Amino acid sequence: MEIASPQPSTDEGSHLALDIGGSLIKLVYSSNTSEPDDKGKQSSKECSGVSNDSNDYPVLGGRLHFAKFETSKINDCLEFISSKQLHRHGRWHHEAAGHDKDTIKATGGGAYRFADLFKEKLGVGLDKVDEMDCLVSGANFLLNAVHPEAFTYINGREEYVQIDPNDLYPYLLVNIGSGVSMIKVDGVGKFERVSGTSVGGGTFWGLGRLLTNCKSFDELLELSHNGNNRVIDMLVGDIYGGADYMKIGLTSTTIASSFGKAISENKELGDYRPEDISRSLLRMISNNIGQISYLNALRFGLKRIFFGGFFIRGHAYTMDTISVAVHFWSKGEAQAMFLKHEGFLGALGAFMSYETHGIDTIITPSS
Ligand SMILES: Nc1ncnc2c1ncn2[C@@H]1O[C@H](COP(=O)(O)OP(=O)(O)O)[C@@H](O)[C@H]1O
Ligand SMILES: CC(C)(COP(=O)(O)O)[C@@H](O)C(=O)NCCC(=O)O
Repeated sequence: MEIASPQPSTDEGSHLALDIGGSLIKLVYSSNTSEPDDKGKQSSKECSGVSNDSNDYPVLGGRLHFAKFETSKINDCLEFISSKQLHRHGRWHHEAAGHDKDTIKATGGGAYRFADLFKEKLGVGLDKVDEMDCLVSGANFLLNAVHPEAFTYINGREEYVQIDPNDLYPYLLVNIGSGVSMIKVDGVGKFERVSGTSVGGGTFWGLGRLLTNCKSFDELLELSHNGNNRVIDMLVGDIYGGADYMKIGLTSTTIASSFGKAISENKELGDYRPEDISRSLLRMISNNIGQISYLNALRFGLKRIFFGGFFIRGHAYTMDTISVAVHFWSKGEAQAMFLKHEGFLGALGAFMSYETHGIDTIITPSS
């Protein structure tokens, strides 16, 4: 399948949608060139300082591009949009409906927070689209139209899953952004946000930054590769003299208390390796999200849990921890799945909101 760009009734060839979150700004834009956007890739990197932040997809008659910037560097994002004139090509002509014609579809809290800035710097308004609506329509679109998109992560291996659109609903969508939203999805446009937690991606990056002095999110993730959480976490074996506590199903290596060892030792923060701190933190947050997600899946009898949001970052240890947590708590009944376009659900949903004809019109079998 190819992703066919929704065809807006605009007289220009491309358009832009934004998801401005607590941590990152995500952009999805189409162009009517068939060439990969190397220029865009480079300028996006230069502007945001975020590596690997742009890729693109062939669409019918052009390409769909993805890029992201840190929200704190919104001026770089504005510069990027301006340099590529995306705000001009992105205008959605609403004259017939009586709307302001110079608007860009935007979702996320930043669509409210930065509306005046966009008007001032680019002369465009932000046409606000609800964040939960966008997450769900983005996820539904990807799960229905794109293959390969969803995959499991088991024993260090990604395995792509072919989803039968007739057997997709209901499912639980867990979006791990700065905070976490858990949404029960029953169909196209049919959903309920059933839970959430403030312990999310912002918590990992925020606490991690304070505890390790890391300068970037990727550096913090990188550190976790070489860390050993057992140096800081209190394990069941630490409490039970090396033994399991099998009567309640806990092996000696199960974490009994995240960061628990830090209370019992006469050590200062500087005595711990940043690698171990990062690993412990990542494990604590991923485990917690995996557990709450499972409990919500159980609440509604949902077997499939799709995890999105840029916290995941395609990171092996994060996906492994979440998968193991879901497997452990559900006793193998529920399954964690991840999405290739993990962080772009909201932006894709906003992009699709230009289209009024629904999901079917943008799915085009590849020739
Ligand atoms: N380059 C980055 N800078 C900051 N956070 C990042 C970066 N890459 C991944 N993240 C993680 O992704 C989270 C934001 O995910 P995202 O889905 O974009 O949410 P939001 O919409 O709240 O910005 C951050 O809190 C952090 O954990
Ligand atoms: C408020 C939010 C929807 C904003 O989305 P985000 O920018 O984090 O992607 C999200 O942070 C969230 O769901 N927080 C959890 C709040 C709670 O349920 O306790």
